[in-house]
Amino acid sequence: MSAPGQAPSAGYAAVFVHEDVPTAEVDRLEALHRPLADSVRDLVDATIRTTVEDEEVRAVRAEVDALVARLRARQLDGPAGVRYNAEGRTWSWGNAVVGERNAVAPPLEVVRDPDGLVHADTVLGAAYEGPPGMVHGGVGALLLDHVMGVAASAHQRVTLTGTLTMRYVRSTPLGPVRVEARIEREEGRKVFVVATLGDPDGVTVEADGVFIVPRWAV
Ligand SMILES: CCCCCCCCCCCC(=O)SCCNC(=O)CCNC(=O)[C@H](O)C(C)(C)COP(=O)(O)OP(=O)(O)OC[C@H]1O[C@@H](n2cnc3c(N)ncnc32)[C@H](O)[C@@H]1OP(=O)(O)O
Repeated sequence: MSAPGQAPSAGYAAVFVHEDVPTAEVDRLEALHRPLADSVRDLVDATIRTTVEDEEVRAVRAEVDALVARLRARQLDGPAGVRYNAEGRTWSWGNAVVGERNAVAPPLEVVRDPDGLVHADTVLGAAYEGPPGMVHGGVGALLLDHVMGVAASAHQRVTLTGTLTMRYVRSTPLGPVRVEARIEREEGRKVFVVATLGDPDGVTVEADGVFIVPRWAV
């Protein structure tokens, strides 16, 4: 059990890290690593869709293994975590949805409008397939959870997903998608958020969720 004002477990405490790195250096590193993640994302797509000969598959695997060994020559002991500096710049390079170094994350850029609407557009390819040609239901939930979390975290407060409810109205085809979320109301530490996922023809998933400002963050 953790004391009030503290993170609830070593797991949380370990990943919120203050780092004395100037914002300009964070930006420089981000600009250096983002293209690598883009290339690896491309590799994931090519790995799924390639039809080259068996020998070529084995040869590419050997080259990829060699590249992995080069990157592992120096690395963090655990996940990238969420880091922040004295200027208030935060960075979460491994985040499953927006991590700049995470090739598994769709390249999602979340925008907050002055009227409180939070939205993000992206294109989901072969790596996000569930039913044939369609977005995996869990991937839709992943994107919704994140964008709804950003909406709930208005004014820089910490919120965690408490309950998330999804209604899959129709299948979401792979391709361009848009997520929209906004706060519906608040009750104490509970923030009620409504959201949609959609394709160019309209809404495919409706969601509502309760996001909680955790006791330890008050
Ligand atoms: C900053 C830049 C942007 C940053 C933007 C970053 C966006 C990231 C988005 C990603 C979001 C995630 O994936 S978050 C990761 C997934 N979620 C989690 O891991 C959360 C795990 N659960 C927990 O840590 C905890 O159970 C909490 C924090 C949810 C609640 O704990 P607590 O703080 O002790 O809450 P507690 O006092 O018991 O309850 C407070 C009130 O909330 C209600 N409540 C409690 N739990 C729940 C629940 N699961 N669902 C509904 N309601 C609940 C209670 O009934 C009570 O209502 P009343 O009696 O007051 O009426």
